[in-house]
Amino acid sequence: MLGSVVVGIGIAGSVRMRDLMAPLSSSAAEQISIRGFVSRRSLEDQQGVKQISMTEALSRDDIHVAFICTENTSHEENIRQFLEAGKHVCVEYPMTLSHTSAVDLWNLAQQKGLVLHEEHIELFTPDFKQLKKDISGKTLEEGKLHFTGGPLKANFGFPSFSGIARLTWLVVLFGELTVTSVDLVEEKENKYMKMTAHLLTQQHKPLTWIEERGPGLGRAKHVEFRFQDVTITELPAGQREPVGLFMQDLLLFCRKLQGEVSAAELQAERNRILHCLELADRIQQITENTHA
Ligand SMILES: NC(=O)C1=CN([C@@H]2O[C@H](COP(=O)(O)OP(=O)(O)OC[C@H]3O[C@@H](n4cnc5c(N)ncnc54)[C@H](O)[C@@H]3O)[C@@H](O)[C@H]2O)C=CC1
Ligand SMILES: C=CC1=C(C)/C(=C/c2[nH]c(/C=C3N=C(/C=C4\NC(=O)C(C)=C4C=C)C(C)=C\3CCC(=O)O)c(CCC(=O)O)c2C)NC1=O
Repeated sequence: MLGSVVVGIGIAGSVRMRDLMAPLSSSAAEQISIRGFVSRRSLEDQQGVKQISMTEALSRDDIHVAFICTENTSHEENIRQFLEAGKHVCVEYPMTLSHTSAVDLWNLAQQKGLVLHEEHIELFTPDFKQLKKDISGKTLEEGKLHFTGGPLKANFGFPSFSGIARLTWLVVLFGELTVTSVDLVEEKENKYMKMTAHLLTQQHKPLTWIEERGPGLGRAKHVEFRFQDVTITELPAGQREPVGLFMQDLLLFCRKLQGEVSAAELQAERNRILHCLELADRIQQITENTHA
């Protein structure tokens, strides 16, 4: 049995605790039990789980795994502390807010022989799974992915990082990308922002990625993918699944802990994650250069 701790008790942290308290039966998730949670606030027991200090979480021999569910600006420091202490880490996306820090952390994990896993629930959604099937074998001519949502709280980082889930969709669907230009509109007083990134596939086909957030904007994705023979303007509904998104991610993490994911798969996943973070970094740099 592996002992675990959840760090950061927001939406994601609470869902992690719920899933750890009730793992999918007869699944690999049953091998992890939760021994406590860490928060910078002083909290009552949560879902029957006790708060413990960071020092205790890092030093206890019966804690082998940390779930990092804090705001994005804290991920890097949290991951490093747990890896240094010899614990496996599952971190909610984005792993960090720069490509170089992610490379560093990954090297550290490898050196220590630990699993470093970045959650990507967007890849488990029924609409994504269906979309991937629907477009397989088709030749893209041009595409657009426009995400809208409410304003994020502070400390979620530049939109290309907080929105890494959308970039990950594009990379999984269309392969490695390059950035051609970026436009950012920001109205801080209105809590409004719109980032438009122009990307190119390796076949030089244009993709536009828009992240737009503001009060009153509902969480939604609008797509327009033009292929040689067909144009997709709506996400397919997909088949609802009995296992929740975070639970699916937990199962993947557990398979990694048990050494059931092949080296080739791990390498491909790591390449994808680092490529996305590199693109996010590039998008931020281009914006900072043009708006300086
Ligand atoms: N909510 C979701 O469905 C998903 C969230 N994520 C990721 O999970 C992470 C957390 O996101 P959410 O749980 O949605 O955000 P949240 O805002 O609900 O939670 C963030 C956590 O940080 C804590 N926190 C922030 N600043 C603090 C401070 N100064 N002192 C004490 N505590 C502080 C909050 O209390 C909470 O524990 C992010 O990395 C996000 O990208 C990833 C996929 C899905
Ligand atoms: C209750 C059901 C619920 C669902 C179905 C849900 C889905 C969901 N939330 C996500 C991210 C996220 N979701 C949130 C937050 C929220 N998400 C919300 O639905 C609400 C109400 C908030 C907060 C007020 C955040 C902060 C992320 C990570 C950042 C992001 O990708 O936007 C993602 C991955 C990103 C993507 O697909 O683009 C999914 C699939 N989240 C949920 O909480």
